[in-house]
This record gives sequence, C-alpha cells and structure tokens, in this order.
Amino acid sequence: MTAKILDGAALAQELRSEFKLRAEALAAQGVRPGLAVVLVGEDPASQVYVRNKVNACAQAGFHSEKIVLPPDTTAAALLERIAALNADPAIHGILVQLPLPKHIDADAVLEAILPEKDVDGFHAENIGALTQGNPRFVPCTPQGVMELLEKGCISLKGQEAVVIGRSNIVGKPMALLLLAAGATVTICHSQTRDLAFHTRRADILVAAIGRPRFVTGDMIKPGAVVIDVGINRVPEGQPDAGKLCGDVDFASAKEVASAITPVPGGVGPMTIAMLLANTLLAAERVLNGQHC
Ligand SMILES: Nc1nc(=O)c2c([nH]1)NC[C@@H]1CN(c3ccc(C(=O)N[C@@H](CCC(=O)O)C(=O)O)cc3)C=[N+]21
Repeated sequence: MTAKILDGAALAQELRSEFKLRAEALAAQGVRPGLAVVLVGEDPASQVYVRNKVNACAQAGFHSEKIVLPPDTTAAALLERIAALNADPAIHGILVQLPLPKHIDADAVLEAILPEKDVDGFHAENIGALTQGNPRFVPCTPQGVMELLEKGCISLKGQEAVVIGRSNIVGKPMALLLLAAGATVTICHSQTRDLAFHTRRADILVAAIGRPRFVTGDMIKPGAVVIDVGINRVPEGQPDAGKLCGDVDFASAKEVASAITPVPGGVGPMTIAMLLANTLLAAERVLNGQHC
C-alpha cells in the first residue's frame, strides 16, 4: 500500500484565491488587509521565509511591510518599532520572525504585540484563549495541519493522536487543537522514554522535532495518518543531500501510512496560507468593530 498524499501546496493555493476575493470585498469597504513582517538579523533561511510571506500578501492583494533590522538591534529599538506598528491603522497583523538573536528576550517581544494584531497567535492572551476553548488567533502551523486533516476527510473523534515536539509554536497548540477535535492526545519529546512505543499506537502522528528523517516506517502504525511539520536540509552523505526534507523518512513512511504530507509541499505552504487567513480575520474584526 502506498499512502495518499495530503497536498498542502494545492490546498494553500485554493485558499489563497479565496482570500484574494475576501480582501477585495474588504477593500471595497475601505479596509485593505495589512501585514507587517519584522526580521532581525540576516539568517538566510529567515530571509527566504519572510520573502515568501510578503509575496503571498502581494498575490492576495494585501498591503504588506517588510521591516529588516540589523543583527545588533537592541530590544528597546525593536520594542519601539512594534509600538509604532501597534499604533498604525494600515497594519492589522504583526509577525516578528523567530528565532530572534540571543540578546533579545523573545517572550517580551511577543507580549508587546497587541493581541488583536498577533496573527501568529503567540501572545499569552491568545494562547490562553485557545487553551480555554475560545480561540482568537490560532498559531498558523497547527491551524494549517487541522485544515489539511479536514480537507483529507480525516476524522479525529476518539482517535489516538501523538504529537512529537512540545514547542510553544507547534507542539503545544497542535495538541490543544487535536484535543478540541475529540482526539486522545499524547505529547512526546526529547525525554520520552520509549518513543516508538507511543508512535506505533498513533492513528494520527504529527512530527515536529526538527531532526531530518527521524521518524521511520517501522515507527508508524499501518494505516496511520502522518503529518510532517519538519523543514530540514538532508545531511551530507544521504541521498538528495542538501535538499529539503521533513522530520519523517518519507520513503519508508509512505509504505505504511494511509495518508502523509510531503516536504516540501505539505504543511509549509499551509502555514503561510493561515498567516493570510489570520491577517484577513484581523482586518475583518477592525471593520466590524470587534476588538478583543
Ligand atoms: N513568527 C514566526 N512565525 C512563523 O510562522 C515562523 C517563524 N516565526 N519562524 C520560522 C518558521 C518556519 N516557517 C515556515 C513557513 C513556511 C514554510 C514553507 O512554505 N515551506 C515550503 C518550502 C520553502 C522552501 O523552499 O524553503 C514547503 O514546505 O513547501 C516553511 C517554514 C514559519 N515560521
């Protein structure tokens, strides 16, 4: 058996055409959705991601601003830029690209973004709302995964879901969303004693660890749905060295799973689509006067 491919690139493209229409409808009412993306430093991967986000905005007819600051920017200077964006009526969403340089306290920066402009869903207030089952902005990557599962007609009620990774931006919110959808959720991480014991029980397995091709076919229950959140470079000495790969060993996993997301073309494009969705939501709330 070979798994059905959950095509995130295609779904993201479909959604982005819908967002374009919604943006036009908003613009006709005098509000053009606007996103500010702030990048501190010169990390080449971050530069690519930020460029992709800004391009996606342009394609959907959003206003966007790219703010690039030098690597030695002080926390105070960054907070000042955020305050200006908070006050800017043309900006509905603010994203500060992570990771930030080590000398800046990322949590303090994320808390400085107005919760109603926090389209990443990383502000404590938005995480709290999600935890309480009253989501305001849902983090983009886990939200994109839920869209892919829904599009793939994958039911979650009563299913065993296992998430590998406990980050604030993927693992934890992913677990909350799966839980809200009725799955029984296990979160595994670097200290988990017998990882394969857990992964082999999963009907839905989400890998968000950041280790290239870490999850192999023998760790997967036959017929499971496998979601690969990883974006890594294939290490030297392996086939396709230097290319992109996920946290899942696609070649062996696809022989065991019933459905699987590819890398590239799976979760990554959905993350960007959900960023646009959240920015649209932020702009629509301003128009409707629904401030949190
Ligand atoms: N505040 C913040 N919010 C983020 O959402 C955020 C962040 N910081 N820091 C970095 C990660 C990473 N991330 C990706 C988004 C899209 C792709 C994506 O579109 N990937 C393409 C491939 C892109 C390529 O060719 O490199 C794919 O999987 O098909 C990847 C990674 C968002 N992040």
